[in-house]
Amino acid sequence: MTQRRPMIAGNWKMNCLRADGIALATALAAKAAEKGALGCDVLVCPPATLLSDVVAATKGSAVMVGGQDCHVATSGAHTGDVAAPMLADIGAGYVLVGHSERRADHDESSTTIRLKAIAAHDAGLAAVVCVGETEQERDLGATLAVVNGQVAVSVPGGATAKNTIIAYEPVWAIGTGRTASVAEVAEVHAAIRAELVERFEDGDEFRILYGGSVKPSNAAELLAVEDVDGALVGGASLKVDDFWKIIETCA
Ligand SMILES: O=C[C@H](O)COP(=O)(O)O
Repeated sequence: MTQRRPMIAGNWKMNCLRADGIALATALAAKAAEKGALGCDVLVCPPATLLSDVVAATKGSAVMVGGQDCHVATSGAHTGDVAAPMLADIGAGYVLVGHSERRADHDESSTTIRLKAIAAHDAGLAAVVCVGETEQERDLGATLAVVNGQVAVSVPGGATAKNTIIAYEPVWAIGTGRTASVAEVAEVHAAIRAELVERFEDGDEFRILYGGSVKPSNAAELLAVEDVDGALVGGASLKVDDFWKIIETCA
């Protein structure tokens, strides 16, 4: 069986003013230094305003930094957007693309997300491609069709296990306190794995993260599911102790 190093990623979303963000990043870097070797990769994705500060605060530590989105273009007249080379330029190594909040708030299609992932790869970043069904889609029994459709279109042909991570986040489990059951998570992750294996030579090596109300109390159970290679954590990533407990689940 392929051994995949787990990743615990924190998506800070539109949270944290400067002092709070620096304090959070500094505390995580200190914990990482104190613990030595970790059982997983640790990534934090702060808002764009904090990226430079967080890169500085985590420099030399095991905590890696990513953006929450990038534009499909490398530069140009796109007010308010951030280009992938800009993220790479300030020291980020990753970028989330296709988070359901961006799909909903900014009407992003899977085609756009594929272009963003390509822009990320071209800039030397790894893309964390997010997919997930709405509650209505689940109720209609369309979960696997929706998720596999998103993976098929959003993940570019040039993806590899090194430059791409998949994050499965059922929309109805995000920020709601409702977590998908182990059986639900297992079913979707297995379906994503099958699609990756069919499409990519190294499909078995891609990491597939679960996201949606992950917290210290449910992390162990979720991370033990086959083909769950880590977590994309929202709310609990804003609290050092909670986020760290989730990281320690991988020890
Ligand atoms: O990107 C993270 C997810 O949207 C999960 O957020 P949550 O842990 O607050 O449910």
